[in-house]
Amino acid sequence: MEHKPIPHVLIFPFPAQGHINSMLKLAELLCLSGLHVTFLNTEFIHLRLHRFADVETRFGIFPGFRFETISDGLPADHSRSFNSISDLIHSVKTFIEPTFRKLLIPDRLKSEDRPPVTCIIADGVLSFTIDVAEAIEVPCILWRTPSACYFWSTFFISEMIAAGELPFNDDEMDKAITSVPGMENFLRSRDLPSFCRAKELNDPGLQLILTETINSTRATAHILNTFEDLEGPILSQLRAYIPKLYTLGPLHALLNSRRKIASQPPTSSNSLLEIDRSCMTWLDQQPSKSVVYFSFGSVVFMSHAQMIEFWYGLVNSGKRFLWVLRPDSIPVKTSDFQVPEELKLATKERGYIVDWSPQEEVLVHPAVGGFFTHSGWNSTLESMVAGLPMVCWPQFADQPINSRYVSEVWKIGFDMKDTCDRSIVAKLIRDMMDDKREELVVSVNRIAEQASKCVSEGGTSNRNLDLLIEDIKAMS
Ligand SMILES: O=c1ccn([C@@H]2O[C@H](COP(=O)(O)OP(=O)(O)O[C@H]3O[C@H](CO)[C@@H](O)[C@H](O)[C@H]3O)[C@@H](O)[C@H]2O)c(=O)[nH]1
Ligand SMILES: C[C@H]1CC[C@@H]2C(C(=O)O)=CO[C@@H](O)[C@@H]21
Repeated sequence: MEHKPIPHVLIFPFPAQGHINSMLKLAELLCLSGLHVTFLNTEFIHLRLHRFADVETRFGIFPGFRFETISDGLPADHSRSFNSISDLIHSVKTFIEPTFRKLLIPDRLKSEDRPPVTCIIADGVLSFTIDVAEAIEVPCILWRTPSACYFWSTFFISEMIAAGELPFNDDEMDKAITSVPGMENFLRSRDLPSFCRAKELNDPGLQLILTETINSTRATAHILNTFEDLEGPILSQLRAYIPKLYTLGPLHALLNSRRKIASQPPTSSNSLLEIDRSCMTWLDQQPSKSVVYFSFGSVVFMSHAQMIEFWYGLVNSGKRFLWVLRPDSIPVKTSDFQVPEELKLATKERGYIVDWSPQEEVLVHPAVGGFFTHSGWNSTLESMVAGLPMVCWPQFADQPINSRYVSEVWKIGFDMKDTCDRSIVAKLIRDMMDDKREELVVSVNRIAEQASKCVSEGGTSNRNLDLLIEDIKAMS
């Protein structure tokens, strides 16, 4: 009988928290199915994962798993924050791309104890991996980590330019965008991916998403962290451009359901920052559905003035709150900045602040009733799965379009983009927690149920994972 070798998948994420998160989860899902997996990190990301996420224990149980690292070419003291996105983009182009090439060509990472790489799964913004895959004659599957609605909108940047919808002036923020099929009735300039706010068409961020989307259509197949019931209409249009598309979302829920079958605990950390678990003890002492969880993910930052508006808004809403305030949340410090005593006092009474939380666990804690979020895609999916309504303050990349979908399409929250005023913050929190809660909760519970079905046995995301694994085996 012919003995088929075990496939060896190389997973290569863009080096940032929101990307590492879902790619590590996919790595674990492939390991649970018995595949060999090599996870390629930059040295900077790898050190942080080892320090804060105990990935050694988590992946140590899989003999077919291994980490590899490459340098990103940036100085050791560089923050690698999205504050300096152009440095990250530049390092990918000038340093990571040639290093990746040398790593794979000609030996495909072959070693004594493992077969050569038979398939590459790379981040959707690392499309140069398609050329490398072609050179070593293996398939390349790309994973664009944000929502399908975001990905879809990036296919129409050239059309928006041709129609004069891009670039736009500050006084055209509410103008309707008509060049993105399926979104004509609700999309405004301000809802477009943040890169579309560039005043010059040669802006590196705008050019990055434009070229990465065009190049990505050459991949063997695509993965998206979404589910058919949520983004069905967009997905069917997307399939005209990328026919081989596996939807595996919400991936954290799919992993948790497969972990349950494998008798593993339901959550796992992928954090690049130290988690403060004391907030779970604080949550245990709060009444059911009474707490607003307030977090802007791993890259969004604000000014001192904005922080004070949010803080007063939270306090004036009268609600309890758990606030994740990363140490780098406020990059420009005002030297004479003082937190008003009344805020400190109110926070002691009904608030709790941490640097970084175990977010997935926080969101499903019975005390949490709503999420004040930046609309990062992982946070949005985690909120949906937990059945929590949202108030959105989007800033970067896909966040402005995600928040528009949250408020206008899915109707599971409020979008307060481009404002930062304490009275609006307080009002929207009260709307989410009390005054308009009922209608939001009906919609978000329906979506939570659909998500749960999609990842359960027989559900689309669950079946797509099996299909992906079968296809990887067949292609190897
Ligand atoms: O205290 C915290 C805060 C966040 N998280 C986790 O960190 C992740 C954050 O991801 P996401 O919500 O997607 O936000 P970003 O970190 O901002 O992610 C970047 O990457 C995402 C995927 O491409 C994009 O959707 C975002 O816009 C982009 O900023 C989530 O899984 C959270 O559970 C924690 O574990 N603890
Ligand atoms: C690296 C950032 C620029 C674009 C990336 C992205 C995308 O897939 O287009 C989404 O979110 C950001 O984290 C990425």
